[in-house]
Amino acid sequence: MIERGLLIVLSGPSGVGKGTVRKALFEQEDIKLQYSISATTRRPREGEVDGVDYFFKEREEFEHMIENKKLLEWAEYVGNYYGTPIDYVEETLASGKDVFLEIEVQGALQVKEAFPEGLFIFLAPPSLSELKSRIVNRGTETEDLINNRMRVAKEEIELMDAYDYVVENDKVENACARIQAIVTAEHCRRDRVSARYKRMLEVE
Ligand SMILES: Nc1ncnc2c1ncn2[C@@H]1O[C@H](COP(=O)(O)OP(=O)(O)OP(=O)(O)O)[C@@H](O)[C@H]1O
Ligand SMILES: Nc1nc2c(ncn2[C@@H]2O[C@H](COP(=O)(O)O)[C@@H](O)[C@H]2O)c(=O)[nH]1
Repeated sequence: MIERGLLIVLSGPSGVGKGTVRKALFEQEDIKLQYSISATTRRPREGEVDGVDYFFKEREEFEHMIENKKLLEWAEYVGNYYGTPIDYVEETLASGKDVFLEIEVQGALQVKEAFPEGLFIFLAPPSLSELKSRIVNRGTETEDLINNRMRVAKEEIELMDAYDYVVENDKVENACARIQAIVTAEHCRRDRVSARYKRMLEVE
């Protein structure tokens, strides 16, 4: 019997560096995680590719996905829908591979309801002023959107205790190392090695 993979949720306020840390993490050879590409009604930013960064949808299409229960979770965030296609997550976990979600806090809390056995990591900024500088310097949002994202960020930070771990993203390489250590420890804690030995003994 194939053991199910681990569902890992990385969440945290906009601009904290989730995408940057995730990309750095996935570049490491010894990390074997499958990234779940989200659906969104947000317009693509310069350089973003449909099916790579997001599945870009019209609002009607997204609402159709909600009605047809095609999403594991979804949220309306600063005027746009974002959601996790459920089939990819279910199929990948069933095949024994770990799935990595990078989502905002309302969605993460929905996933926690559906998958309490998941691993929930909150990425925190060194300070609110550093968070704002990161969003401003990224140069992708208007001033209004930056203010809205900062307002939501404060609400999100208040919910960090709902997570299994809080990781500070001071430097990208530090945050990656911390997340890698957490995932490795979680695999050990879930006794995968001992389960393998138990199966070997059953065959003996
Ligand atoms: N540790 C860090 N130190 C300094 N800058 C960082 C760090 N991590 C990320 N950044 C920068 O902060 C900006 C925001 O990062 P990123 O887009 O990865 O955030 P995010 O949390 O994925 O945002 P969103 O939720 O809006 O998609 C980027 O310009 C990125 O280069
Ligand atoms: N609840 C969900 N949130 C998601 C998902 N995919 C991305 N996100 C989060 O939305 C905000 C804004 O993203 P941006 O790309 O417009 O900057 C950010 O916090 C993302 O992590 C999802 O499937 N579900």
